[in-house]
Amino acid sequence: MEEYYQRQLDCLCGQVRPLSEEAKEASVCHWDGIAKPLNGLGRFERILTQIAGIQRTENLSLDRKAVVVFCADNGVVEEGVSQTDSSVTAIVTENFARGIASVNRMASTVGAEVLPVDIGVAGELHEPGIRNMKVDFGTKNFCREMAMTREQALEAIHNGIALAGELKDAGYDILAVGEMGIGNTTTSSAIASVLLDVDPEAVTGKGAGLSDEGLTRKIDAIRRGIALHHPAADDPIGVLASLGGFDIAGMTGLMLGGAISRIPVVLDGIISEVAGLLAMAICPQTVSYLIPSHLGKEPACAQIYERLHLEPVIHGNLALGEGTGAVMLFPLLDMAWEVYKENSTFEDIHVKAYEKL
Ligand SMILES: O=C(O)c1ccc[n+]([C@@H]2O[C@H](COP(=O)([O-])O)[C@@H](O)[C@H]2O)c1
Ligand SMILES: Cc1cc2nc[nH]c2cc1C
Repeated sequence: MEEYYQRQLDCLCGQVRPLSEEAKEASVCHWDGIAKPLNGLGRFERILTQIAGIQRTENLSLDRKAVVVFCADNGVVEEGVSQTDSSVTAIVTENFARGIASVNRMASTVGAEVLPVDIGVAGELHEPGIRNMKVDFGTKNFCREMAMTREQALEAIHNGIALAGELKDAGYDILAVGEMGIGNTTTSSAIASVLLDVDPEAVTGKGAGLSDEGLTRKIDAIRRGIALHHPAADDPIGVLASLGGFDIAGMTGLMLGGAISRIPVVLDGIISEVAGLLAMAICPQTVSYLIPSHLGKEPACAQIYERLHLEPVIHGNLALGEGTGAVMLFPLLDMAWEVYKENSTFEDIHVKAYEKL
């Protein structure tokens, strides 16, 4: 099965095409004709042009939005790397389906749907409205053994790819990616350390809240995990299987699926950024389908954005996860889109257009 999954992945990645240069050029011309200073909306103009390139039309749409929240547990929590225990993952996952978690509150203000996905929560979930893509009941503790098998890593990636395709077919225009999983800042920092080739201390923070001693324990657990598995940075599936979480794998798949199905995917905090690094290692062209949102509080965030050559537009020191930072970008994009669609042009107001000097 592992070989089959890998072949399928290679084949799907071969389908990823560059963005439409024609649609991007038309979008830039459209921006330049709008009655305002040239590039007046700065990076927001460039993001909308990127979306035009992804959707392959100057007449881009941001009408239907969803945030896909991948939920999973992490065996490494037994090492005392988080202030809470794994039971919280299931509780918050069910709260997404009930519409009462932070991301639900934020998404409701912009009409974005919240789609919780159980890709590896340790317990059985009963609340209707949670998409069941469970690969296993949590990962293993990476300080003792591989977090998951390579086959499981690939299965979780394929689940994310399939979901992106399904959502594109269902008519969504843009996706945000989020996660919930106690311990996932440990798995993310471990993967970041390997893929960025930096010491764990440089990419590890306090996550959802840890004491200084807790942080030392977390860095030590990451060092032990890396020393046990020696994952190679040029083997992204091996890195994911050794140290990862099912949430990271699902997010990686959603990003690859976004590139395959041509739907933009907005990044959130450290966990999604690590998934972005993995997606880039699997299929480099995926990055052009990713939209940066905010620069998070975890120390890995800035380093990963640099590696991805992406620049976040919100600097809010966020550390919440669930896709909240990605959803925060939506109203800003809506405002820029309103100007793009509706504003008068220089021609309409009989004013000579600005020239690019
Ligand atoms: O998105 C981030 O950058 C982020 C930073 C810190 C914490 N989190 C959230 O907090 C949880 C992980 O924190 P921890 O300390 O258990 O690793 C997980 O559910 C994430 O959604 C998320
Ligand atoms: C309540 C709670 C909500 C969360 N959302 C993301 N991580 C979280 C961690 C906790 C503890």
